[in-house]
Amino acid sequence: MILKSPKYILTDIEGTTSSISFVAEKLFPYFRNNILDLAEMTENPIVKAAFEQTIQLAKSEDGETISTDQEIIDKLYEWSVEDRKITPLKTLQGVLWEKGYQEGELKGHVYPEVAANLKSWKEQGIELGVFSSGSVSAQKLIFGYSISGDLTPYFSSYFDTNTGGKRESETYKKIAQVLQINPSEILFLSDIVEELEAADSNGFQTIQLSRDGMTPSWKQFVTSFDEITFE
Ligand SMILES: CSCCC(=O)C(=O)COP(=O)(O)O
Ligand SMILES: [Mg+2]
Repeated sequence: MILKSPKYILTDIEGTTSSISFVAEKLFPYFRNNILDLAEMTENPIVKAAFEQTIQLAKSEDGETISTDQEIIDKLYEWSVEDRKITPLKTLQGVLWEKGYQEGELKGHVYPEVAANLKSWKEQGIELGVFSSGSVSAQKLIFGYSISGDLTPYFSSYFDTNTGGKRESETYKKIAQVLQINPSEILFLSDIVEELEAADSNGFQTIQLSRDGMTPSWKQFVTSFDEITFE
């Protein structure tokens, strides 16, 4: 697929740069297996704030009143099993994954052609950024400790659910405003059609990644970054 060169490429992670199975079978179980460590980390301001947010969101999202550390941890565990894209869960996943990456138990999966294309796009003068439901810290970890080496130098900005939901149109408007780039000059890459629709409705260019035999469901799709080339 040959496109007019964008000024900026914004990429999703799970299902786009990295496999869904790595997230589902390695990252999420690592979080659940180590979740009790959070009970020893409640003095950490990031953990403390996320616990408070969990109490509030348990009420507003699930109509449940929780207060003890154990109840909070149980709620986070439940949300993790359900793969809920809830900000305090995503923050705390990043907190626990850090140890896993540092100790070598986790190594960030990226598809084999990803690093070379990030490098090539950057060399063509295109700025690169990430938008994932995973927290910004978690994004920096998966790319910083990736099987293709440290890929963080390729990215100049990172966005997570603190900016907004990935399926909400308003989020992409905010991202373009933060970047101060006309939406038509931003190319968004994702596997999820609802995310592509939300970006498209704001005038972003969009391409769906159809990885690992996934049936494409968007007007423009590729199976690998190698298929994306610019004029
Ligand atoms: C930052 S790696 C972990 C990804 C993650 O936690 C997740 O929920 C995947 O969301 P994405 O928006 O990258 O599809
Ligand atoms: Mg995805």
